[in-house]
Amino acid sequence: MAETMGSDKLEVPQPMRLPADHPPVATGRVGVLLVNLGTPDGTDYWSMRRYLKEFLSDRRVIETSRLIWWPVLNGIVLSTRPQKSGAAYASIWNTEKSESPLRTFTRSQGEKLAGALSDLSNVSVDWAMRYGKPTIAEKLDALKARGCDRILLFPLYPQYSASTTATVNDKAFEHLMRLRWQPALRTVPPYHDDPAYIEALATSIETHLASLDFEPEVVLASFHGLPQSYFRNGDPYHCHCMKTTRLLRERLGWTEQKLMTTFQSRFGPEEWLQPYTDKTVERLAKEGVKSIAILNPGFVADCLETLEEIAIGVGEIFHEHGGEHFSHIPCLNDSGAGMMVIETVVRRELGGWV
Ligand SMILES: C=CC1=C(C)c2cc3[nH]c(cc4nc(cc5[nH]c(cc1n2)c(C)c5CCC(=O)O)C(CCC(=O)O)=C4C)c(C)c3C=C
Ligand SMILES: [Fe+2]
Ligand SMILES: [Fe+2]
Repeated sequence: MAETMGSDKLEVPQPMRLPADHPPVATGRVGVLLVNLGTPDGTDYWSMRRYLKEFLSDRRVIETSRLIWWPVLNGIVLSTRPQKSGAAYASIWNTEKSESPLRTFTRSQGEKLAGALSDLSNVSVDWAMRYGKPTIAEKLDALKARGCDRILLFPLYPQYSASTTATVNDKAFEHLMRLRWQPALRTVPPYHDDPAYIEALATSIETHLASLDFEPEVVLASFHGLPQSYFRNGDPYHCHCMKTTRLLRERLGWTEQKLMTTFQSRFGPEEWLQPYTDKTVERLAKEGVKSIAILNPGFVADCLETLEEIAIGVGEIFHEHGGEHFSHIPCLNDSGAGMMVIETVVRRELGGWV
């Protein structure tokens, strides 16, 4: 029995006892949820169609008026793109695990991060995809069921864009709208200029170039593109990309001619951010540049856009126009350097929670 006021004994707090009919309550843990873009379940027409429909119905991705976009999406795009993109995915598919490389790398990043944070005994780590599976909603529920009443949501994009970072955050908060008892949710800010990220990129470039039997005359930092109208309307993505390259150039001590910024993966008829990667590579080859290397600093893991579009497709463009030596520098993926970046950002953003 608790001591009354005025007694000379100290009052000792007793652990809260729930009444027998009270539902079990799991609390006191902190969750970390890594989220990447997403990926189809297979390369067949229907898997591709389902994935592309979810992706390209997102208003953060396609800002065109629905009146115009719906007929285009449900007409031409979803009847032709699933086959075309399915064939592209098939060329890079992880057949051993029956999944895309992006899913393989994201899972591994989640597992390795859990290991790296093992000193924080009240932290649980998981991973999800914005489009396709596993969903953000199911993983938020799973973390909550494990007792996470605080969750750090990590959209895996170093450079912020409404079409990537914001849509991950939107989806998570949309799910929270359905919960009576919400966990506290923190979102990870962009880390395009974080010294740990720049250092990891620089080291990965140096290590990769040292393994080649040629010295590239030009290195391209190729980022995923964005329609120019998104940039004009205030998306900071372009500035973040330019800053990443500038810091990388300064760290490597290279000139603007040696390390250039380009933008890839155009989609649709609009003008996208320029210079375009494919056109730049074609121009360089025609101008007599014989050796180039390309890295993709905006992609936390290798995926369709790096492995198929750049390593295969842009490599072919270079050779077709007279280039001789081409190399794709892998993304940081689940390498030691890549995990160090993720861990550094996560530990910093968990400040005050662990
Ligand atoms: C208007 C369309 C698109 C915008 C805007 C866009 C922005 C954007 N995307 C990434 C990262 C990735 N995109 C990936 C695939 C992909 N992207 C689009 C279109 C837009 N992206 C499409 C239609 C596709 C699907 C594939 C295809 O049919 O070509 C991927 C790869 C996923 C994988 O499983 O491998 C990534 C990663 C960023 C960073 C970005 C804006 C900054
Ligand atoms: Fe994309
Ligand atoms: Fe692409």
